[in-house]
Amino acid sequence: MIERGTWAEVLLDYRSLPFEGIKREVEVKVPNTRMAVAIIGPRRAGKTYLMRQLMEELKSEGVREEDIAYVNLEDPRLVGASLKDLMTLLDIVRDMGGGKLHLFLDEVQVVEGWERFVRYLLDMGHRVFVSGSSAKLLSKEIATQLRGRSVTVSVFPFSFPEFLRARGFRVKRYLSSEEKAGLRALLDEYLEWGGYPEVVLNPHMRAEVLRGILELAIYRDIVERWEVRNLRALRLLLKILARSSHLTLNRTYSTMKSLGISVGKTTIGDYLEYLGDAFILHRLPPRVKSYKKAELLGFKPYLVDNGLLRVLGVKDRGRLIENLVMVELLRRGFEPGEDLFYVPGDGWEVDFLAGDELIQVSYELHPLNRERELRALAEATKRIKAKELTLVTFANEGTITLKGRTIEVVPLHDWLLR
Ligand SMILES: Nc1ncnc2c1ncn2[C@@H]1O[C@H](COP(=O)(O)OP(=O)(O)OP(=O)(O)O)[C@@H](O)[C@H]1O
Repeated sequence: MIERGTWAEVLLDYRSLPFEGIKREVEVKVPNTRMAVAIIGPRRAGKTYLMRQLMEELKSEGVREEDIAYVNLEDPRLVGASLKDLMTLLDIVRDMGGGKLHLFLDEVQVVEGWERFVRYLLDMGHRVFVSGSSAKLLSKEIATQLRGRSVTVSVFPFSFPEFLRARGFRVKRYLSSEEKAGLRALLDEYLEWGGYPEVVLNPHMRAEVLRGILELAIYRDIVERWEVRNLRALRLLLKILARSSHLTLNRTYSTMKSLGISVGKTTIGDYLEYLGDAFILHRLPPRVKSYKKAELLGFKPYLVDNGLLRVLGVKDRGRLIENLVMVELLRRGFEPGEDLFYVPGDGWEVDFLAGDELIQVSYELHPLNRERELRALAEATKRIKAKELTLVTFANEGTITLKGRTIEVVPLHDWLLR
């Protein structure tokens, strides 16, 4: 049993902890209906920090401090907390002057039966924010456990604007040549190392930090969680995913076999699911009518952060820029298979159909690939009613008119800052 005094101490300690992080640009719409907000995302992306930022924002909107409470249920002082203890927590928060509450429960999975407590709070008209992740309950499953009583907010590693903020770079409409060079160098860094907050904030040891994050996800979210024994196969699969532009189960199976790792197709399929559940892998399906054709064409694999690609040995800048665009589209709320696809054709392919925008990504536009990239966009418009056609490159800029359609050529930094 957790003593009342302990609860009070914990609550007060967190209350006096100032938020000193980089401001995130994650939109959190708190529903008016009795729904909790579940903050989900890959490990180390900043879920806890986002909770603290939200508390700060509530305070600045005039919500009384007494009406906001945060607890991290993994706090060593709260070891063994039960559902009953959570009811004591509620009592104490009220005792400390709380009325209509905004309760932030971090690492909520630690307490058996926590979802009943959350439902009770919602029924009483309080606002509830939950987050956490463990081998037992992945952050994604926290939302599932609330069965229709939650909306989810996804947290990804820093976006480019957030990364620039962390680096102290102020984006303005007009930049001097020195500022432009600075921005370009930062874009290079972001392209190669990605946006995990700890990586951005510790540039001198980013490779180690990234390896640590990858290992954490592999061990806690996959090996421990699913009792995966064939770690060699899992690691090889990750490498294959990092380096492949398209994959099918059959192709992955053959590649692994040719490299001397023999695992069944079902197992490979399972591993892909696990990597997806841990938010490490995002699979982009083709926009085709039949399921069979989609199977045949396969999916395009992307990882949640470019830094992960880097520690898995990927240096190809074409691959890096495409991965960056994919993650940004996910950040903007597009969902693979729902409103996000790639468009395959006969001898051409468009990288992304995001809503009604066709986006082609090419590291550099030059006489050798220009014709191919533009043709792909032109061919795709024959099949898809797209409102906008965009070509994202590292540095090219302008507009191109092709068969009466305007293609906007946008440099990566501009696109990321939109
Ligand atoms: N907005 C931010 N500003 C500054 N640093 C941040 C920010 N967000 C995250 N970090 C850094 O990244 C680390 C991980 O963040 P946080 O604990 O919020 O992630 P999490 O998604 O809750 O992780 P886990 O899945 O392991 O619980 C923090 O300890 C901090 O160093």
